[in-house]
Amino acid sequence: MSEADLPTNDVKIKPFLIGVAGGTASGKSTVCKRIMERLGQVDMDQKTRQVVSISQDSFYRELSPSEISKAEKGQFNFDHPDAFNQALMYDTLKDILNGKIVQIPAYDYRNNSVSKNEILTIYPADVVLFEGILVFYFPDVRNLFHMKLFVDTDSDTRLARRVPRDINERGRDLDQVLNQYMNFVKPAFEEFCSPTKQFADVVIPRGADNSVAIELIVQHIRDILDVGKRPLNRGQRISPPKLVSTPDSSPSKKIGDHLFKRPH
Ligand SMILES: Nc1ncnc2c1ncn2[C@@H]1O[C@H](COP(=O)(O)OP(=O)(O)O)[C@@H](O)[C@H]1O
Ligand SMILES: Nc1ccn([C@@H]2O[C@H](COP(=O)(O)O)[C@@H](O)[C@H]2O)c(=O)n1
Repeated sequence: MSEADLPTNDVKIKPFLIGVAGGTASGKSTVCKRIMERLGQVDMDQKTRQVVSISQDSFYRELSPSEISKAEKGQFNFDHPDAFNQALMYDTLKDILNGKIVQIPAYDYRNNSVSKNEILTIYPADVVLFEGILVFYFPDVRNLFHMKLFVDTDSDTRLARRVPRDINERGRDLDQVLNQYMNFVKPAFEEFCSPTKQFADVVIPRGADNSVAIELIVQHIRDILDVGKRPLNRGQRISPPKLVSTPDSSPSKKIGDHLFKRPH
């Protein structure tokens, strides 16, 4: 696509904004990737959707010199809500919802800071996924989402994935990963992340392995985008999905136990 084909700031595209929360290494990015792949494909109605995914990690706040030296020793708490620039996160999501083009830095885990060189330009899209450990923690951010997903993967699996990932991709050594996990990641998950599961519309057990849940979610998003056979880009407010219990289901909101019902 050439620059000329891209929407300008004058075109008001109101994306369908989806929050994807879950513990570290639960599979949030992988679930987003699967949703993007499925929604981005030509479907039976010959439609493709523009879908982008943004990481909450791009909104870690700048650290002071003393915090930087703590971070280098694995002694800074990146799992606490105070580690994020909440105002920037909110303003950026508002801009996205208002159809603006925004620029978001990639996060550099090796330097514990946002990247100065790798800046992602996010153009208005039909669907925007925003994933991170605490995307449902801040009420003003949480209230912006049209749909909220929580990726629920057991903590042993998450730790087993996090250790090799942090060593191979984030420049950490084993001691640092385990100390950080025990001192900060695990307690903060229990205090700040896990309780936000209650805000999810859909809980996805086993993350990206749960292809049934992902397919149901993708089909539901397609249904919402197609309501009234109008493109989403006309600024119309879309109702969040409703989940309706089957007669014999438990009160849990896990997707396998419930049927989707389209908003009236
Ligand atoms: N279903 C899965 N099976 C095996 N490995 C997975 C699965 N989902 C994610 N991973 C791996 O686990 C690590 C963390 O996954 P990721 O999707 O980045 O999690 P998060 O975004 O929640 O941190 C990555 O190395 C990824 O390749
Ligand atoms: N400089 C940093 C910043 C963040 N982390 C850890 O990343 C985790 C969140 O990313 P996920 O992909 O795992 O969701 C979070 O648990 C932080 O501990 C870090 O180690 N260093």
